[in-house]
Amino acid sequence: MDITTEQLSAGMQYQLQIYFAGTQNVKPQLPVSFEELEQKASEVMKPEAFAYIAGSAGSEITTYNNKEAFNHWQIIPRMMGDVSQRSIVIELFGMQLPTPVLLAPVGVLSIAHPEAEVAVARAAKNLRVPQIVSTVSSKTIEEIGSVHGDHPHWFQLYWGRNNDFTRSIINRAEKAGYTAIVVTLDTRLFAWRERDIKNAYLPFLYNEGLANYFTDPVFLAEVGDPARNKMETMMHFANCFSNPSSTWNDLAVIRECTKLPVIVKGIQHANDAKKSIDHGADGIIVSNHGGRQLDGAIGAIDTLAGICDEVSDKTTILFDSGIRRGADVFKAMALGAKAVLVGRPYAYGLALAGEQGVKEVIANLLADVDLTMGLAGCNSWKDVTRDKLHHRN
Ligand SMILES: Cc1cc2nc3c(=O)[nH]c(=O)nc-3n(C[C@H](O)[C@H](O)[C@H](O)COP(=O)(O)O)c2cc1C
Ligand SMILES: CCCCC(=O)C(=O)O
Repeated sequence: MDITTEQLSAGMQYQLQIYFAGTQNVKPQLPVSFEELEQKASEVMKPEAFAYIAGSAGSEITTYNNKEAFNHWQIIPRMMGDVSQRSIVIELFGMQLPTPVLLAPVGVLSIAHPEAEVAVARAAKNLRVPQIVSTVSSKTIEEIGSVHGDHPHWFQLYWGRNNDFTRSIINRAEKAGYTAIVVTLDTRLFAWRERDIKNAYLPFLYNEGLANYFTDPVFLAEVGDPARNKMETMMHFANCFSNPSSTWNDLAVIRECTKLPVIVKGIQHANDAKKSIDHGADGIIVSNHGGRQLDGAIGAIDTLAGICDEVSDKTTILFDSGIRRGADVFKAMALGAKAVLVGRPYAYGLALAGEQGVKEVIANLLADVDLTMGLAGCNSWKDVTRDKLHHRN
């Protein structure tokens, strides 16, 4: 009997296409492993741009902890269930999505590729994966939004002291079709990042990541011509970008400006998860910003179980920081996440091969997710439960 492609799982079909191409001497364009991908990106990118993306806070132990903590959780596979009809579909805020992966907000992407977030948007739309667009994107929220059209795309807000700017930018995101607002809480201060300090490199000072500010009526009304006085422009940017004096009650400002779901990013403690809910957030992203903010912090996945235990019946929980492979996605979902975000891997794909590079990196991850689910003996995320994991003390 011939095996039809319908009988093969998505992950296996994808993998077989790669092996068949190998018989014609066609090899995948990009390295498959994250470690080699990162190495290859370091060879083609400007050193200071690569350092900005790869780098983390201080000694970079938090990024190490993120990776290491995944090994605290080990998958216990089950045999001989029928896993031929698997599905990695999820439901998120009333939306059906074909996969549990979203593209994390990564700012200043023009330092990786001239097409920046627009190339990412094309890849995301093609793969039907939502993109979360940063306030400090290199292309405007309108340009990126117009690539997506009806395809889901969310806006990530850097929330500063200037409430008029906050209202203006949320309003622009709504008009450009974004369907959720992610408010990042862990970047109210900009971390001590040793690689960038050594290189004396901050992309914003080269106007990277300022597209949304330089096209915003509130920002422009205050600054006038941004080229006129660079120092003054940067002070206004800092004012709009962050506010270290804000407290939970201030979340009301954002809650009042939009009817879209508000999701707070950067939660690491169950009590903060509860506070987010009490102050009107519709969801949380358990994240330590990929280790880029607080040096010496706990590996992000190690905080997920406790947070899910406390609030998973009250809110929607997403996870990021260190997701590199299918097994990482499986573990986060088994611990209680409803979806995961991926950051650096797609930024490297972009740096190496633009839109095609992002597509390849994410398609590889999704095939790996599908195969991991099947190999663990699961058919859907309903089967991916905590008892499929062993915690190695
Ligand atoms: C170069 C770079 C820029 C980032 N910019 C933003 C940003 O603008 N807003 C934000 O909320 N998070 C930002 N992040 C953090 C990501 O959204 C995400 O939390 C992190 O990258 C996840 O970890 P991972 O890179 O290990 O996948 C950035 C991360 C990187 C690597
Ligand atoms: C000032 C930080 C903006 C981009 C960002 O979030 C990051 O580099 O991690």
